[in-house]
Amino acid sequence: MSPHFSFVSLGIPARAPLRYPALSMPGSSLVRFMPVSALSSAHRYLVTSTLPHLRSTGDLAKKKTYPALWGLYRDGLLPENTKFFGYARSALTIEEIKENCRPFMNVKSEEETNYQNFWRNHFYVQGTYTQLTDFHKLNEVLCSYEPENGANRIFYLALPPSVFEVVTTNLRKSCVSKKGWTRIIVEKPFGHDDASSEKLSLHLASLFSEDQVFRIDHYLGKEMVQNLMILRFGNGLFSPTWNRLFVASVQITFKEPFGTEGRGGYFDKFGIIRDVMQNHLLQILSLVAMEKPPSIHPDDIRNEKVKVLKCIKPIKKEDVVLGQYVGNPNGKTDEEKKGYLDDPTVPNDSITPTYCTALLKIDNERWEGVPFILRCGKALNERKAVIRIQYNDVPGDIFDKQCKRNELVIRVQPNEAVYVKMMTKTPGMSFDMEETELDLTYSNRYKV
Ligand SMILES: NC(=O)C1=CN([C@@H]2O[C@H](COP(=O)(O)OP(=O)(O)OC[C@H]3O[C@@H](n4cnc5c(N)ncnc54)[C@H](OP(=O)(O)O)[C@@H]3O)[C@@H](O)[C@H]2O)C=CC1
Ligand SMILES: O=C1O[C@H](COP(=O)(O)O)[C@@H](O)[C@H](O)[C@H]1O
Repeated sequence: MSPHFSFVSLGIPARAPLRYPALSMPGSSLVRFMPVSALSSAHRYLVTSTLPHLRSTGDLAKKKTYPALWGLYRDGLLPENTKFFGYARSALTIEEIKENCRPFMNVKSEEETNYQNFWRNHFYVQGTYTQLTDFHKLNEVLCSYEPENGANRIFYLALPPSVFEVVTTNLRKSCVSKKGWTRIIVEKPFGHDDASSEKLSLHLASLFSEDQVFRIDHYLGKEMVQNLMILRFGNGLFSPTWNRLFVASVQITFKEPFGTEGRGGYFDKFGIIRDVMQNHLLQILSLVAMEKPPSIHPDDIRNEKVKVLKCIKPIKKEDVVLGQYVGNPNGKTDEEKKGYLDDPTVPNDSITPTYCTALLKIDNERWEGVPFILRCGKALNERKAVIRIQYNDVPGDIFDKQCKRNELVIRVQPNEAVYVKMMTKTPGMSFDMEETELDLTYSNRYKV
């Protein structure tokens, strides 16, 4: 197999970020979730190869993909000779892409030389997503940088789902590696309902074998989400209480302090439920609620997730709150004053939700009766992703109702932490009590 790699990113960072650090306005209407079957595909991680990145101009590309590639390069985790190609419709230079990515790259001053070296391996090709001839052109460019014995190629679709099918068809026809292997990375959402998810899966299966296709949910790569397995199954302390006899409720919250930032073209067709809840929050929920898998093999974990998802009852309309953020008239900046409908990429009459709270019930022996509350929203007051396991009141109270419920809190971001809220005696001569924390804040305990 060729040791050379091309990473093609389709989609590129082009816009300056706007900020909407203000309001959400809960309303209420019917909500439909993607059926569980749409979630049953295995999620696997990709580590590397020729990285053509389809859509090198977008939000994902600048905020996540390029920073992740830089991290891999910096830490020596990419094969030598890896080359990176961006592909999108916009007329861009590598210098512009570099500038657009810079705020998200997290480069330390001592890494500057290495960082400049990283960008020397980048190239950009402009083309449409629909014309096969443009993909032939991309293939020619890739071939011109690859050695005679070929290279492996990874195509990363940082693109709106509306073009996944045409792009993968064109890639299959003109861009597969002749002498190495080819892989395709597909971003969520994988369809917008069961039928479209199935259609996308069948389409991908008609072009590539399953082991060539990588479906990404980037929340599964977050430190504290990965830590859920260890916390639950590596500690005798938590396991015996991880059930309806001890747990009063589970809350999983995602908050973002900015709005769509010009991503309305994508976001408005999907909304917050399909953008964040159906994938990231449900992945977290399944790791919190599933039974212990027989091993840590990805297939075993996937099987347990599917089992618990199948036990979730259909969500009732009255158990959902939806909202769309509006501008804050008292906002300090222009951005704070803008609402969702003020984004020029959003239709003026859009009723797409940017906020959702939903109450889920898991109908199995472990969780019957325990509410799982999922909350997510854009343009809220802060950036935060948190899992909160709230315990029942202490039975047989002898402290005159002073005890607050224990909580195990797993803060996914920012400032990763695991802490237990608990009651303790106030130090000193009195017999007063107060709530305090057993605190494992990662930045205090580890060099992260
Ligand atoms: N943003 C994020 O943080 C995350 C996003 N994702 C997923 O990544 C994918 C891409 O998201 P994101 O980067 O935010 O999206 P963007 O809206 O930023 O779009 C990405 C790029 O696609 C091209 N594009 C935009 N609209 C269209 C259109 N209607 N038809 C064809 N091309 C279009 C544009 O490039 P050009 O015009 O130059 O061709 C644009 O820069 C989505 O599936 C999303 O769910 C996943 C995790 C996180
Ligand atoms: O998938 C998505 O996630 C991001 C939030 O990711 P995070 O790692 O920064 O928490 C969200 O902004 C975007 O709308 C969505 O598509």
